[in-house]
Amino acid sequence: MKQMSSSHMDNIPSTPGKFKMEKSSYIQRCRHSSSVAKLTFFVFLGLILVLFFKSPSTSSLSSSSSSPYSSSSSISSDLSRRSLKTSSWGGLAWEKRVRSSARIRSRNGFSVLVTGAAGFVGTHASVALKRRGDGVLGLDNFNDYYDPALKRARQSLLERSGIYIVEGDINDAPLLKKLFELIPFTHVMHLAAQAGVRYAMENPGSYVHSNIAGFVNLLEVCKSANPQPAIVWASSSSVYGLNTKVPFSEKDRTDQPASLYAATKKAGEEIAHTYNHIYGLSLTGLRFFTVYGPWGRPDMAYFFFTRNILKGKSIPIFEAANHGTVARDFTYIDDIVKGCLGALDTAEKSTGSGGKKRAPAQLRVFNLGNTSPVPVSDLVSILERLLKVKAKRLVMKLPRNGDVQFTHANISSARREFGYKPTTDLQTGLKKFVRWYVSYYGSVKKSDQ
Ligand SMILES: O=C(O)[C@H]1O[C@H](OP(=O)(O)OP(=O)(O)OC[C@H]2O[C@@H](n3ccc(=O)[nH]c3=O)[C@H](O)[C@@H]2O)[C@H](O)[C@@H](O)[C@H]1O
Repeated sequence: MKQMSSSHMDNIPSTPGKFKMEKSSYIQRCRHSSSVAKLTFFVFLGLILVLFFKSPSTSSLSSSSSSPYSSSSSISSDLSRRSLKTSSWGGLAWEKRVRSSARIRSRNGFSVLVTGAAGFVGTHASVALKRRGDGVLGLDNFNDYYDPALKRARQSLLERSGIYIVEGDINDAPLLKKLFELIPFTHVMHLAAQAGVRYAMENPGSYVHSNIAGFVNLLEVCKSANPQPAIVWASSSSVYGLNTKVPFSEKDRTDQPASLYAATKKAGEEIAHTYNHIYGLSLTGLRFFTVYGPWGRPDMAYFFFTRNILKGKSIPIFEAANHGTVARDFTYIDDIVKGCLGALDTAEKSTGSGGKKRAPAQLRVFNLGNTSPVPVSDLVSILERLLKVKAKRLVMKLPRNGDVQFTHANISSARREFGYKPTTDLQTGLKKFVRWYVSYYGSVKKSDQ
């Protein structure tokens, strides 16, 4: 059997995308030009220190979550890694783009700041708002949690609709303040978040950074803005955690999260309460139920199942104890967008000014689901029919890493408040997704992302 030499092992990238310098050539270079190497080293070290000790706001400009395939389990290491990244903003040309994108083009239109605009829901919601004449400005840090090329493609899509995405992080207070100085946003559609239930065990820090610290930073800026905007933001069905009463109603308990992701979304709901209570911010949390569709997230099961089925690779299908069914209330993106817009349209104004509450303000939370859970094995059968390829099913025990067995939304509250009524079943929605997938990634052989 062929043995792997240690030098070969040394050449394996330590982190995806980052290559170690080959040892022997490194030693040689050190011997032959030690002074140059020392100088370079100290300049490099200095640069790192300067970046590291910059104010937190500027140092976290373009923070990102790492890829789900890299592992970084400590919060501090994750944040210091983020702090090495920078992005630039400002200048007259930049301000002009910001103003133009946020310009309202219809009577009684809103001016909306959409955070996470290059994300799945963010892209769809931005287009829908722009289409009806609202002014839309995007904000996104383009992190590499999943393929940033997909985010860039979504960005191009938005650019064609006249929507500019500012590159920056919700933790960047000076940037947010600058945006509010330039535009008196009537609304914020806050969709930037670290998503994914299972990845929370790999990179807990990214959840705290985006879903808690980032959210608080955004609310701090919103509470001081004049006028204060109304905020609609993405919570999650995962807040129901180990709750067994179905369908899930907003009145049910949400104090047993099964993942850190869920815990940070639940924390977000409590934080929303605080900012509503103290500062009079109008806040509406939307509990999304497993959203899917064209331009979706590659880390989600329906997406990578499609990729793996086309490639002839096996797919892990989870089942609960005693062959129990695992099911999700899969909700099509267009239905979710209608819910987002309905929530925005019925959001009352914030009541504070000068950072002070002047009167009680609106505080809401709604389920946005499809109301018909489908077993994951049925989702796979639908994909098999649409792709005309038999899946290699690998049935596995539901891992204890944050997954829950079942989700099912009661949507009567959203229906009553803004007429939310999902109309797309899983078969129809997946058909649209598969059509997009094939057109985006090309033929089966080319779908090598
Ligand atoms: O509603 C939410 O709030 C969340 O929805 C989504 O989480 P989930 O419902 O867990 O979606 P997703 O990973 O697509 O797994 C779907 C199904 O496939 C099963 N699943 C998953 C992986 C796998 O390898 N095998 C498998 O059977 C798995 O057990 C599950 O039953 C968002 O990702 C999350 O960001 C959040 O928004």
